[in-house]
Amino acid sequence: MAAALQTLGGGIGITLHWIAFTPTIEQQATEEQKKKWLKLAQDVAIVGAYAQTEMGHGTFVRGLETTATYDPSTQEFVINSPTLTSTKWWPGGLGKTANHATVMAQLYTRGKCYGPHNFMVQIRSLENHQPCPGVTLGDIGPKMESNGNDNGFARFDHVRIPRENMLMKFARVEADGTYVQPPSSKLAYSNMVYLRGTFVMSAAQALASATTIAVRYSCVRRQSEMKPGEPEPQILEYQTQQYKLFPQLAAAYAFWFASWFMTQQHGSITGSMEKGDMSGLAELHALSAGLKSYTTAVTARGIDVCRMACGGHGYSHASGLPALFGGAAALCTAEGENTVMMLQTARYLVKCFAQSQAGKRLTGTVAYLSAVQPSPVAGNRNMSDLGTLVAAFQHRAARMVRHAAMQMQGEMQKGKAREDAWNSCSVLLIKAAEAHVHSFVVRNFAETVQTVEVDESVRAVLTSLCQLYSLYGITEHAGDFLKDGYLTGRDIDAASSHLSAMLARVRPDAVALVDAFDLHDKILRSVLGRYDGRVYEHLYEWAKKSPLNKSEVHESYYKYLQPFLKSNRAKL
Ligand SMILES: CCCCCCCCCCCCCCCCC/C=C/C(=O)SCCNC(=O)CCNC(=O)[C@H](O)C(C)(C)COP(=O)(O)OP(=O)(O)OC[C@H]1O[C@@H](n2cnc3c(N)ncnc32)[C@H](O)[C@@H]1OP(=O)(O)O
Ligand SMILES: Cc1cc2nc3c(=O)[nH]c(=O)nc-3n(C[C@H](O)[C@H](O)[C@H](O)COP(=O)(O)OP(=O)(O)OC[C@H]3O[C@@H](n4cnc5c(N)ncnc54)[C@H](O)[C@@H]3O)c2cc1C
Repeated sequence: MAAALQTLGGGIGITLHWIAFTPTIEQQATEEQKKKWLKLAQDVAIVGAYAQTEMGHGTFVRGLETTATYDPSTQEFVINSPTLTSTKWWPGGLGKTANHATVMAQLYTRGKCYGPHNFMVQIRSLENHQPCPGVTLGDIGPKMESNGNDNGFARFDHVRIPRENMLMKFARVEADGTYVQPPSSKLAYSNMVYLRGTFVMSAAQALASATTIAVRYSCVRRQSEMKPGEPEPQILEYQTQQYKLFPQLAAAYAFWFASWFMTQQHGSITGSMEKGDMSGLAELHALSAGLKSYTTAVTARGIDVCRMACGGHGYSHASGLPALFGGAAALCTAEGENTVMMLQTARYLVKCFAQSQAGKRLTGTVAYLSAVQPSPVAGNRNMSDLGTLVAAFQHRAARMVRHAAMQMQGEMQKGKAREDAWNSCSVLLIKAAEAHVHSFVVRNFAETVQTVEVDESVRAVLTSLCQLYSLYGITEHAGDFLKDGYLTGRDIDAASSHLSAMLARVRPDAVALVDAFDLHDKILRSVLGRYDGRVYEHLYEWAKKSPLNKSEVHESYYKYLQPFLKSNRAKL
């Protein structure tokens, strides 16, 4: 995805062609339809956008207003934007780049609505790139970041497309207008599940980029006096700098390993689904939604911690950190806004908890929910043992899921409708879902460092990083672990002191750990994070290239400052 994210230059962007449009054809088109469009997309003989979100709806897909009404007399679908709020709004590449789009629209046939389905619509001429008849296109204007991408808008005025342009791998409409049900109505959402899964790797890469920049710069930057009269130390020698950066570095590794698991799970579950076994879809949706939400949120915060750890130069675009933050911030909203996605995971957890209460043995990422004992067994735990740390996170998550679910049951017993009970417990539900995903990331990190085929010296470093990540999580959320006495105050103190020891242990390997991400300077695009460490010379060169330095006295002096100064001097 990193390569795909490199836009081809200002004003156009084919990121979404690669990460959303083409995968939608791969996942939702019939074999016949793939023969017609997939190679064209793969060879970039056509450029596409994934047009789902509208001005009035992004999260609530079932509320989308664009319509696709089947006309059996001509065997065509009529694509229409009935209201202003139905205008497609945000899709990457839609404004100026794409000449095709997969359009998510409410399917109507024989007077009945069958919900959102994907349709292939040509939106610009292949001859002169002008919008097709009935199609109005444009860019939505400047954004927080990624302004090289033309996120656009589109309106459709009764645009006719052949019946065969409905992506019909799952659901179908026959020539006479008969609708054929898909195995699951959620299969139309399958590309979103796929893309959320890829966001976990994007988050890992973004956090890896930010920690590479900040760790390298923290070895170049010398500042202040640790001891009077001694030379200024590298700022990475300050424990506070290590406390800022090393948990983010550990999280980058944790998320990188979590994305490996996500990719493997997606492949295996979608493989089973190809054979008609839909049993894994709910788990895949819950895991991808939760991991996407959790990793992108931690990454966006973590990048800003890295930026602040680099002082003033971190605030300069020369560092590359503001752009990284802007991109990572987008990942928190795009492909399913984080709160809504974490609530989807919470919905799955509540369902699994109820099944476990009814005696069902749970499997997969929720298996621990039925295995964890409700009664805490306090005692002096070995807070440097990975098994102990994993068990603590699983106990915390199980307790919080149980608490949220029981709260909801209590609200319903008081007579509240399920939906009202859900809403009044949704903050608890979000926290429980976050604890669940956090416990998955810790467990997966621990299992990966224990099994990955590496030299034992590397395993030792990765184990320290996993301990650091876990201990940081426990100390940052100490209340959750203390609440039922599962951990004691002494355990938390032990975790804090062990965390300090881990900071010191990781320090000698910090540069090697970021170099291991192998992010070329051309990808990092950061003067502070240069592999050769020659920050200051290149910072000066970078600044001299600023457009403001094209002339010694800027034209604004003559237009504004000079007359202003003159008039002020005249009053003296
Ligand atoms: C090396 C250097 C690299 C540096 C990296 C730099 C990083 C920075 C990158 C910068 C680039 C930034 C931009 C990147 C590109 C952005 C691309 C974005 C594209 C988009 O945004 S596309 C549009 C995305 N939109 C969404 O995701 C919409 C979200 N909403 C929904 O998915 C649904 O509306 C919903 C899930 C919230 C609700 O759906 P619905 O109402 O239908 O369902 P219910 O909540 O009622 O649940 C009913 C049951 O259905 C199940 N369900 C729901 N969804 C799914 C699913 N997808 N799969 C399976 N099952 C699903 C629920 O679980 C329910 O089941 P139950 O059994 O009844 O409980
Ligand atoms: C950089 C970028 C690129 C994008 N690219 C594309 C693209 O290529 N194609 C495309 O189709 N779309 C794209 N999008 C749009 C994106 O998918 C939507 O912005 C996203 O789905 C959120 O929907 P929304 O904007 O309507 O926000 P809303 O859903 O209106 O969210 C606003 C607030 O309401 C809250 N909220 C909403 N529903 C609930 C609920 N049920 N419970 C609790 N709180 C709720 C949310 O948590 C959020 O805080 C892109 C967006 C961005 C920022």
